[in-house]
Amino acid sequence: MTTTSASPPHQDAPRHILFTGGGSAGHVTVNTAIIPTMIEQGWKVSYIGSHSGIEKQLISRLQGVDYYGIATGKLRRYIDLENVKDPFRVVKGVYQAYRLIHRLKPDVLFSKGGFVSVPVVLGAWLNRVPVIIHESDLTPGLANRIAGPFAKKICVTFAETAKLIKGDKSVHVGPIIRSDLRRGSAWKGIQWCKFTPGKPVLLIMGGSLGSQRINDTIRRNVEALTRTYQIIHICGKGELDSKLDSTPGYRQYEYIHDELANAVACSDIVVSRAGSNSIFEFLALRKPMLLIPLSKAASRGDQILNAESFRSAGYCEVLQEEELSDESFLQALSKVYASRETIKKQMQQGEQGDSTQQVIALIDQLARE
Ligand SMILES: CC(=O)N[C@H]1[C@@H](OP(=O)(O)OP(=O)(O)OC[C@H]2O[C@@H](n3ccc(=O)[nH]c3=O)[C@H](O)[C@@H]2O)O[C@H](CO)[C@@H](O)[C@@H]1O
Repeated sequence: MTTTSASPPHQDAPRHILFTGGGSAGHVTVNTAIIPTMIEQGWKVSYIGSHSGIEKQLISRLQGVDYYGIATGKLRRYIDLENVKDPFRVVKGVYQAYRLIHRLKPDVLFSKGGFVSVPVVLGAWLNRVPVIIHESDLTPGLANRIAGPFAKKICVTFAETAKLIKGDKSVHVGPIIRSDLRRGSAWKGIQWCKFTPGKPVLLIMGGSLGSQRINDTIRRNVEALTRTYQIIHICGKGELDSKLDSTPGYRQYEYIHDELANAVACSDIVVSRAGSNSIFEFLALRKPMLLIPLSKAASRGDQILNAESFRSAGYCEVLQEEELSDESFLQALSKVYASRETIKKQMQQGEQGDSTQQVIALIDQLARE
């Protein structure tokens, strides 16, 4: 650590924060929400992620962040030859992170989780750099469960999560949402998609990586759906279907960067996986949702709990993947569309502020200790 509890931070050297998190965008966008404010406040910002993951791509879009790649292993839930090699990659990653952090000497580490974050948290702990973890799902992910004992504080999005964390480390901060998302223009979204003003817009987001199941359902029903809606379909990398390129009222994208704010702004309702960041963003922007959580067969079931919490608050309809058929999908979608005004009222009552400033205050406090 470059500062001690007894002395104020260096007057001349800027304070230095290190971020980590990656593997999917949900483990990066919280960091991208905080980083611009830290830079504005004069902090030096560094980031450790994998050599080629989505975190590298998303962080390289920001000005003023020094990015460092390390070896990473994936925490897979299925049998794969890579599982044999991965423990060695993790050990290598811990060593690389330790050496990097020793050299960089950050005042604090903010970790958003995902498999790349574990070696970085360990490297920080070994260098006695205070660690703050952020958990956006209702139940903590495996990476954050491993990293938890090495953290000073664990910020959580859902109030329910605080009860699942032992000791007094948890801080319920609520969602952290990129400020640009709140500045979207519906008109620009309609123009960008070359849509007809007045016809309802349906946004489909199968998580940041896209969802094969949701893509197939949409594409099988595209003719029926485009009779009622104009569709913005975020389908994931490598999942575009060129046969549908000229379908009127249907636009497909692998991933949307800066235009996402306008795309969400012009949408009337949303079909989505139940990744925590996406659903809190849709809540903040008051977009009624049909959620199709990732099933237990493919995950620890965190999205099912995220979705259930939103359903009980009246923010969405939920369709479990096991129940997903063309008929159940079209029915659930009509239900969301028909009840959109009621859902929006519920969302207004449950409005949660943005916790970026609260998290920055916590970072500031820990960096001074
Ligand atoms: C398969 C998997 O492991 N999914 C997990 C991953 O999901 P995933 O990475 O999909 O995470 P989220 O839905 O939480 O967040 C996605 C983020 O990407 C952004 N975005 C998405 C698409 C796009 O085109 N443009 C864009 O900017 C969204 O605005 C959002 O900020 O992390 C979530 C948060 O820990 C978990 O709940 C999910 O279970």
